[in-house]
Amino acid sequence: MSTTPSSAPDASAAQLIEKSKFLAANRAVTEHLSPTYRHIGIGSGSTVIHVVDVISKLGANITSPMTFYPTGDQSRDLIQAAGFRLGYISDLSPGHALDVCFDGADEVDPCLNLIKGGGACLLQEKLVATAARKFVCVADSRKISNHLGTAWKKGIPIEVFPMAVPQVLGELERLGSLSAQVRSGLPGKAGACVTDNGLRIVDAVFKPLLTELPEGKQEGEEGVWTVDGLARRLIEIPGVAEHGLFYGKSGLEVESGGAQKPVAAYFGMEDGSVMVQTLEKGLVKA
Ligand SMILES: O=C(CO)[C@H](O)[C@H](O)COP(=O)(O)O
Repeated sequence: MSTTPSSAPDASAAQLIEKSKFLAANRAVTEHLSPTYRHIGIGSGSTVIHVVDVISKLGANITSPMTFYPTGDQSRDLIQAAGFRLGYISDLSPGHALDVCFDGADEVDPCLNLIKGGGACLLQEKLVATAARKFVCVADSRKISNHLGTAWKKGIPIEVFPMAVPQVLGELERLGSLSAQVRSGLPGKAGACVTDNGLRIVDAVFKPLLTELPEGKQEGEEGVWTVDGLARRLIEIPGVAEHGLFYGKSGLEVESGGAQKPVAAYFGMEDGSVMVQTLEKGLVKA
């Protein structure tokens, strides 16, 4: 049986999504990359490919004085392929902040809490985002969500030391995770997904995460958590290196860096428009 009739709409839907990622990247870079900046964080995933592309089109006059800091092997390769100067956050002196970091997300809620780590790069992504004075998120419309866990249903990615995996799985179950599994490697690769840091990823599904606890409820009661409550609890589990909840203060509240939440999230929409979400204005047309 021919696959043409069913695959053709899929192909054009995929093209629309790619175009929307490009439009969001273009807007985010235009609004947040000053030519005076010198230290730029580059995140991971398919949307960031467009970010690098847009920056590259600014030309060497603008980009050659800049140094670009990756969040893993994929973005290191992107930076090198674009001919940009590569830096590592491990080489930054203490207290030295990046000017801006651009990265994607798997899901974004109205408070700009994020789920990240769909591409297994969450530990370095959190390090680079929090090393930046300004973290800017770039995504497509599928990532917009009222509650984390409703659009991205694969679970919260958690980076775990290999020897701790059974204990972590047990603890996640005790915290009310509906399912927690070690992520498999790429199709064709036997065994688990191994991160750029040599660790494993556990994807833990929880009930949709709230931004505020209902009155009289305790964190974790009947498996119901707020983003902040669960994020704090997950990092306390021995053997967890980092988790993919980006939460807490936003870049606007922490001017010198250290914020996990972006100052703005740009979403490419399928109709060709771009929406931008900020804490001050909510989700509005860019
Ligand atoms: O967190 C990430 C990788 O760990 C990515 O930023 C996230 O998965 C979004 O990827 P994409 O832009 O391909 O949708």
